Amino acid sequence: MSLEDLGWSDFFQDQLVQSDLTSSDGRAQILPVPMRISRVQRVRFRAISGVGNSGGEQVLYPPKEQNTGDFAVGDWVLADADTGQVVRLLKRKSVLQRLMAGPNRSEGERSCQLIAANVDTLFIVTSCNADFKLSWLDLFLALAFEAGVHPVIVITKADTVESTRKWEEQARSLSPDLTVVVLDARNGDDLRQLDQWCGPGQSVALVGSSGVGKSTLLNGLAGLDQATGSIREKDDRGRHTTTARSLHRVRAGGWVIDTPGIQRLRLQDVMTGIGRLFGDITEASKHCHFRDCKHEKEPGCALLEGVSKGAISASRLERWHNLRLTDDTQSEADRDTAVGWREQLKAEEKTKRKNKFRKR
Ligand SMILES: Nc1nc2c(ncn2[C@@H]2O[C@H](COP(=O)(O)OP(=O)(O)OP(=O)(O)O)[C@@H](O)[C@H]2O)c(=O)[nH]1
Ligand SMILES: [Zn+2]
Repeated sequence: MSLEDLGWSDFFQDQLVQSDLTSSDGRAQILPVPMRISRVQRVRFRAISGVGNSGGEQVLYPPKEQNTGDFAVGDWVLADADTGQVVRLLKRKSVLQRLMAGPNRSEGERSCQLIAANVDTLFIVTSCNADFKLSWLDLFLALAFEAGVHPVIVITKADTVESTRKWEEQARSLSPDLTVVVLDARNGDDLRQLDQWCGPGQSVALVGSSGVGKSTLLNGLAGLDQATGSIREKDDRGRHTTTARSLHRVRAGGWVIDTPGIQRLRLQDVMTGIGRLFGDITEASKHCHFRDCKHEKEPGCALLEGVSKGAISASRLERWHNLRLTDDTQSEADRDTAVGWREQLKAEEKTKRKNKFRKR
């Protein structure tokens, strides 16, 4: 396996300084050794080195002033291969992270939880059943937008419904040009649709709530043991081993990072991404007459005006309000507003339907 197979590119090579490069036997070498983090634990982590092995992991320790919380699966580090000491963390191409700003934390206490680093694509996994929720998808789309990572909505369990159209259309309506893939995660041929994001050097992170089929997808993509459901990979002697790592090599040549601890996000975790995902609404809301406008029925509300003029889609505005409604970190007052707004929208739609009926 080469460094490039592991995801190394000019972006990382350009961060090396002269003293990182040595030559032995006339061959250029990078010392300390570039390695990619495959698992983060409490006091140490594990990493895969691209040179001279076939994917075996090595235990590493963070530099003195840092702890493992400063590192994410997918990170590139330079490390001393003999002692396992990390010398330096390389700048990230992308990082999926959530802002931990819970209701009991003050503004100054904001901190980030790292989810995955140096990822090209985020597979947002949901299925054709009750766990398909637009507000859940919106939050993960916001996460991808915030990180500058390409989102792909993967809808599993296509085989359990007569038609997948309803799910597909709802997902597509979330954002223009959004990529949506519908499949049976247990079917190898269906999974080939995902290969285009999983080629050599490419990295994908996988998120989804419990039971949607993440392990099934991962096992299928990696060509692993479906029967036992365990993640089995070849160690450096070619033997099969069950691993608990989070960075998995897949059949198409790339890497998939699973994120078992991240099944749910709160609005506050991804505020910047929400701002981008709903850019038109965020921008228009700056022109509301009242600074603290709740966009419910206030005079001079630029959002309601936008809807009535057709400049803002009513369903997008409803989604935006719904996000606040489903968020348990929102204040009581904000949630009431969101409820009020939803009811108003419903009433308006009812009137519209009635009028239409009368015209006939
Ligand atoms: N019919 C059908 N079943 C599926 C599909 N994908 C997953 N399943 C089944 O759904 C169940 C849950 O799948 P998992 O892959 O374990 O789901 P998960 O998201 O990893 O769940 P957690 O480990 O709880 O996070 C298993 O019994 C799978 O066989 C699919 O596309 N079609
Ligand atoms: Zn307003």
